[in-house]
Amino acid sequence: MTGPSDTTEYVRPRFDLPRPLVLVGLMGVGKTTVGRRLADHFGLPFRDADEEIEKAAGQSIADIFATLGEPAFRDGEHRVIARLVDEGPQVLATGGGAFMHPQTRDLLKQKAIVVWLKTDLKVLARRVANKPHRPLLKDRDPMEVLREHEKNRYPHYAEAHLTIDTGDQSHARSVDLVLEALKTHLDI
Ligand SMILES: Nc1ncnc2c1ncn2[C@@H]1O[C@H](COP(=O)(O)OP(=O)(O)O)[C@@H](O)[C@H]1O
Ligand SMILES: O=C(O)C1=C[C@@H](OP(=O)(O)O)[C@@H](O)[C@H](O)C1
Ligand SMILES: [Mg+2]
Repeated sequence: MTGPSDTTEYVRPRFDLPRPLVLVGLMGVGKTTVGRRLADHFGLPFRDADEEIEKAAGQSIADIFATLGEPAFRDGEHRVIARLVDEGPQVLATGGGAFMHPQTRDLLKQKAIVVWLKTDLKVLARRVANKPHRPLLKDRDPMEVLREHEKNRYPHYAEAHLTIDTGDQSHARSVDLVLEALKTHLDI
């Protein structure tokens, strides 16, 4: 078997997750799209915290920010994540700010395997450009916001159990990198 850095004949390892797998990291890094693929790999439910908040609130994230404000969103985000993480093995994609909430952070570190996906800010800026659904980017230069988030959030993301630099590669390659890191972490 070859490793995930090779392009040929890589066979994904098969193992079960003992705890929910939770993805954290900046907007655009792939928490939602890579998370869905990881859930498919494990045959586990995929949950996206943003989607669950929208379901619970009956409105979009952008509308929640606009009508109730960010503090109300963060409050709902904490409650939704606290509920989800108790719902058994799953892959959970958080929103980029969720892990800044001290209780959410403690809860996830205790009950889940937390993976920080990271990559170059330039890659992120390109991915989030012209996507209107992220209220924190409304009327702002994405690179400027991402730089602020790098400064404020990276020290907290660093508390994740695993950190994976996904570069600017495919979703599939990101999945492979997460699986290999998990194998080592779980000593499989
Ligand atoms: N290798 C990759 N990993 C993650 N996302 C990628 C990748 N390549 C392209 N993208 C794109 O970047 C965008 C942001 O991904 P998304 O999963 O929504 O990020 P997040 O949930 O972390 O904000 C999507 O359009 C996604 O398809
Ligand atoms: O970084 C953030 O604070 C946010 C990230 C978004 O999720 P993604 O990271 O999935 O884009 C969403 O939760 C909301 O717009 C706020
Ligand atoms: Mg997302």
